Amino acid sequence: MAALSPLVLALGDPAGIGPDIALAAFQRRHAASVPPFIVAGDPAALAARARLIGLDLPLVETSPETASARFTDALPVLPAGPAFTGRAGLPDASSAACVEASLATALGLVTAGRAAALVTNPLAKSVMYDAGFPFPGHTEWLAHRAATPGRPAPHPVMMIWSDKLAVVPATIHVPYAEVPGLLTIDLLVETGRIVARDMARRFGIARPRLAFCGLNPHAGEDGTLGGEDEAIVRPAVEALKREGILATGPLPADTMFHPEARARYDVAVGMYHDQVLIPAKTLAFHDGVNVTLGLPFIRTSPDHGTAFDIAGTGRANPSSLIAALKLARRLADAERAAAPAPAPALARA
Ligand SMILES: NC(=O)C1=CN([C@@H]2O[C@H](COP(=O)(O)OP(=O)(O)OC[C@H]3O[C@@H](n4cnc5c(N)ncnc54)[C@H](O)[C@@H]3O)[C@@H](O)[C@H]2O)C=CC1
Ligand SMILES: NCC(=O)COP(=O)(O)O
Repeated sequence: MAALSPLVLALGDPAGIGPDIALAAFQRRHAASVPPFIVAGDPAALAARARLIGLDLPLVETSPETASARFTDALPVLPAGPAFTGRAGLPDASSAACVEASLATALGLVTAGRAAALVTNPLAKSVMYDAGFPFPGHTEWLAHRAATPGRPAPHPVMMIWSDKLAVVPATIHVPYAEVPGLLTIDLLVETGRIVARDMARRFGIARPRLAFCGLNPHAGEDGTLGGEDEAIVRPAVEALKREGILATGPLPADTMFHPEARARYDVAVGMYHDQVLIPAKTLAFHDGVNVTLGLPFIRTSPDHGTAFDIAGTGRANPSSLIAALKLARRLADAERAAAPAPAPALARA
């Protein structure tokens, strides 16, 4: 039987904690049942970080085809990109080329069917922007790369998922002042459709319950504390309901995250990044996973950032990465199980 395709892990910013958590996740592979993965990145950077944090772990340069078999005894690495010349904990413009090359290599493996799903370690957005990276983050870069010629790029939807809470920000990496102008009925309806579809087909929740946050305090208090909730959020929720999607809202966001409220929905859709990422990261910082919905492949990531303050100290907790690897494996296996079986070969006459 052919070996299971591994997951591919893009190393992320090599000056951040990406190398630390990749190594630590591999170190815990048996104890934490971590699924096999291959790292796309600079093998020398990984080896140097292992020495720095005092981890004596074997690395092996190999291909995805042999990675799953090698994973028991060595961390598989696929060399990608230029050598990292910076230092742990010091954001450095030269990291951007390493990040981009690692991402491109990792994505190439997934789209070629050589890896089962993409997991990305964090990049530092300011480092990438300074180097001219023209996308707000992975989410938008992946949607751009997933576009097929002549067709619009897929609409990517960020979800931060844990078994305590799943949230989706309808607007993502944009200045807060721009949020009201970006919120439209179409944006919310499209976001709701993608969430409902991917929760059903990838997470196995046939009819997910979506709870939409209001934008304003008290969801606008019947229009007296801001007009967007009645003019945009409510019509979007009504439109989704007409399509058979279990949507509610606009709900006052401040009372949506206590335990009884969370029991009433599967996904909270927020109007802006911090409205829903704050409760998600507060409840589950170390086991939260960032999942991109709406793409033709599976992508997960730890929910935290590059943590330059602790890179190379050995203090980085790999739990969120481990959760991201496990969720990617679960989603990839579900997709494989749902795929139609290949037609039986026709017997020759
Ligand atoms: N998926 C991605 O690529 C993401 C990238 N970022 C980027 O990360 C950079 C730093 O962002 P911050 O807001 O400082 O958030 P951060 O998550 O990197 O750090 C926030 C605090 O949490 C701690 N922390 C983070 N991860 C940890 C871990 N695994 N174990 C132990 N402690 C941990 C850090 O030491 C720091 O004190 C920014 O440039 C941002 O753009 C942030 C979030 C996600
Ligand atoms: N705050 C979440 C985050 O920054 C992750 O963004 P992305 O790089 O996954 O698009």
